[in-house]
Amino acid sequence: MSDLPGVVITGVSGRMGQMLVREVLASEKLRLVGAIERTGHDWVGKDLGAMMGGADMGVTVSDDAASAFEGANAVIDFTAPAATIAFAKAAAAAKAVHVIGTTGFSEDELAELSKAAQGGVQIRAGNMSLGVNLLTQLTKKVAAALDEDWDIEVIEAHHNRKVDAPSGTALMLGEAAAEGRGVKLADVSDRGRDGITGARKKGDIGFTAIRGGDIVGEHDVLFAAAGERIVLRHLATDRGIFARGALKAALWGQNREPGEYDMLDVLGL
Ligand SMILES: NC(=O)C1=CN([C@@H]2O[C@H](COP(=O)(O)OP(=O)(O)OC[C@H]3O[C@@H](n4cnc5c(N)ncnc54)[C@H](OP(=O)(O)O)[C@@H]3O)[C@@H](O)[C@H]2O)C=CC1
Ligand SMILES: O=C(O)C1=N[C@H](C(=O)O)C[C@H](O)C1
Repeated sequence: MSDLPGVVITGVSGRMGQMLVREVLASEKLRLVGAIERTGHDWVGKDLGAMMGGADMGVTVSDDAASAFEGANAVIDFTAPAATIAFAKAAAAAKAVHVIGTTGFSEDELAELSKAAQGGVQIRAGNMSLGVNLLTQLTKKVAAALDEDWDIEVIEAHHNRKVDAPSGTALMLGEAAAEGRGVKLADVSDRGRDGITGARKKGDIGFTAIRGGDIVGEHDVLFAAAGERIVLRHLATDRGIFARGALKAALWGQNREPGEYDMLDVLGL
């Protein structure tokens, strides 16, 4: 039996779930010890390899998170907010590092996650890629250098199956811009313009969400002033970048003190 840290993947049939399985199988530093889907899902009780269209893998898809997390070193979770809150409690109870890629949490749900993190290591980011996390730091710097004559807009585009808006990444970029400006995002955020909106309020940070086709994830931070514009852009073309970031986080989290961490901690940015 290998002594590599063992990983359980939740939402294993999903776009990210399947990408994570492939990355863990390709990894020399982690091994796959469990796979979770919701109760009633077609894949539950079946071999994961067969469900993914290949040979049997010897990992049976389960709907019993608490049992699957027992003895695991990490849980990698890209699912939905309500599911992630339940997984956070189970991961903390099992002392497994909980890597959270799920987006779309309400303020109350984030408070629930914080409570669970008192008992376990939790690493959460709306985007696990190196490129986007670096872009947050560039955004903060540019926002700090420019005054309110520069309007800030975050524009994001994703595939037509995405259920939350603005994206987790757009919110990270908005937070970074607000931090650079020395303001609270909640005080200046402008979302969902429609109809007679009135002129743009100076100092606001605006958000626009595009949904279409199979776009993996595209984000612009636009700084617009009279006579000139700056655009900071990240284009994701392969979900592998998010999965590899999550694996890095699962390893980084081993033997850390309980608490909430993000990808800036993991990447040392
Ligand atoms: N942080 C990052 O870097 C990234 C974050 N994301 C985020 O990850 C999440 C998932 O994205 P994506 O993979 O595209 O979505 P999918 O809809 O393809 O996958 C989500 C999976 O989670 C499953 N699920 C939902 N609820 C439960 C539950 N209670 N128990 C077990 N499984 C559950 C779904 O099952 P079912 O189909 O039955 O509902 C589905 O298999 C989203 O919030 C997305 O924004 C995505 C990419 C990168
Ligand atoms: O749902 C997605 O697909 C993605 N979600 C994350 C987000 O909300 O920002 C990350 C990435 O952009 C893909």
